[in-house]
Amino acid sequence: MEIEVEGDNGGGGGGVGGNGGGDHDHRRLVAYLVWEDLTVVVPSFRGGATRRLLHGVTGYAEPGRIMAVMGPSGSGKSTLLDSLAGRLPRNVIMTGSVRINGQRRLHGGIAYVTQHDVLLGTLTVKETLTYSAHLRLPTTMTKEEVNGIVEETILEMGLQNCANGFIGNWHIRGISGGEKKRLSIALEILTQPRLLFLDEPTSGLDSASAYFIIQTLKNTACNGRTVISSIHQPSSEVFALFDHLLLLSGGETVYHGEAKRAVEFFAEAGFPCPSRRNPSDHFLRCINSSFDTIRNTSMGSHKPHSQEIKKLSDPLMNLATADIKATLVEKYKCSKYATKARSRIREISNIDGLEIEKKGGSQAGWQKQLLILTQRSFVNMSRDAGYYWIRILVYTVLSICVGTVFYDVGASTGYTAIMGRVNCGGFITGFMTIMAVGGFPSFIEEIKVFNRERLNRHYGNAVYIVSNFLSSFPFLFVTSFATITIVFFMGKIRSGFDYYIYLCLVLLSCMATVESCMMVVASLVPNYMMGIVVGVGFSVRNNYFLTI
Ligand SMILES: Nc1ncnc2c1ncn2[C@@H]1O[C@H](COP(=O)(O)OP(=O)(O)OP(=O)(O)O)[C@@H](O)[C@H]1O
Repeated sequence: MEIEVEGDNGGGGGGVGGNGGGDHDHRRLVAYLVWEDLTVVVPSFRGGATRRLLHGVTGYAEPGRIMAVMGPSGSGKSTLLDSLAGRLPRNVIMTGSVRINGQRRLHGGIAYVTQHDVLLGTLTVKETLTYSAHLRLPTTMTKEEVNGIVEETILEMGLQNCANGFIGNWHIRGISGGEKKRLSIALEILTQPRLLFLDEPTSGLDSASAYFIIQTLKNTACNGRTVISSIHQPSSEVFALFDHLLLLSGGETVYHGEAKRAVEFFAEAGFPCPSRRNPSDHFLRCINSSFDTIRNTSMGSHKPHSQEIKKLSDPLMNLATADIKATLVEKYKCSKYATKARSRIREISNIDGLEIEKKGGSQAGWQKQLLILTQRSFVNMSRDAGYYWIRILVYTVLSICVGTVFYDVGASTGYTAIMGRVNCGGFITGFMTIMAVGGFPSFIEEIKVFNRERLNRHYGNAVYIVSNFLSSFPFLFVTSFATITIVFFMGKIRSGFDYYIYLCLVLLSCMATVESCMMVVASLVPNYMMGIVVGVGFSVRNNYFLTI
């Protein structure tokens, strides 16, 4: 049975889901996320101590609500989000359980916006969204329908003024940091995931942009989606937009519950928020070990007024922040807020009929994905000066230099002429392989995008590899062809046998260069399939050598 999402709960009550109005479908599956006793450990390495990043964190997130994960830098916010989204790096060990709608395995319908924007700088905002939409939306959707969704998302994220602007890279001046951040979010809300994770979406933004982004995310949540976002020191207006708050310090839960009741918890624990202070500032001051004592920071930054002096004279307020944190952690464990969280987790576990999407992230067929990825990669490479054009120039100049070394090697019958040809062939192959390095900086940028999209399950590895091969092949073929032609022309290598060597070299050079690219993929992406592809590349290359 599916849970139908009806009516707007506006992030208010604890009911099942939000609304489905105003969007592409009126029935939407919801996502209840529960995590219990979550512990993440970095095992000891070379005799070092084992390090705990999360200590038995328990909590929940529900549809129709936006949750803030707050805490000082290094408190484990990103680690928690990674654990919940199933994206932890391999060097850590996680124990405890994470369940979405009661199931342990996370399938589709999940999106993750990372802290750093990873985008192809050569594309415009609209192109980026359009390619991504075609890669993920169902193949049955018409071009007009896809474009409609793209336009709607552009408007939703306030990107209409820069829709046709380039994102920007080392040689293209692009859109601003805030616009990039909004584009990163737009890319993930494009397919309306039921569960959206965001790692510090407002970092580096001005307060108005931060407010706009969180407001948009709140609207997203109000449409029945579950939104969890880590955030650094939100303004009081931004903080007021959050429904739930999870406060972490040193990997431990300091508070988990309704955001507006956090002030009440701190007051009950003996650390009331001074009037006219931003509550989120107060929470972080209490638990951030960078501050020695609350007293030091209060006294250092401004002259305390009479009410604050009264509070600072409280013995608790003179504690070190580590002690304040420990007090808060203990008080939270036996507080009514923790009891309420546990009983809500039990309620969620008893909800019947919750389903999750069985499919992965993308609903497009692999043929369409291959076409779109090849097209996107081709556009990216042809617009990137470093990828195609500078390399073509360097290849041409170097071919002329190499041509002078093998200038007029003579007829193919003499020993010197044959040796000249062998040397020339070996030189060209090595030269082409090493020159593939020229495209690596751009290629690595593309790999970052690939990693982001791979982790968000936009498409599979095999589709990416083939598309990359197809998009780079015309360029490789043309450059190999041009390089070898120049060298052969200058060396006057033109007999019947030479033409055979000529063709073999062109193909071999293409293969060698593509293979170099594959090796970079294999070194960056731990994936057995990549290893197989590289292995095949090697064997093909060796076979060419044997043939020659
Ligand atoms: N894979 C890992 N291996 C070793 N240590 C790690 C790993 N991931 C995170 N850490 C450490 O765990 C701590 C918490 O990191 P995390 O990125 O979760 O903090 P954060 O609260 O998101 O910080 P910030 O707000 O600065 O982004 C940090 O000290 C970090 O160095």
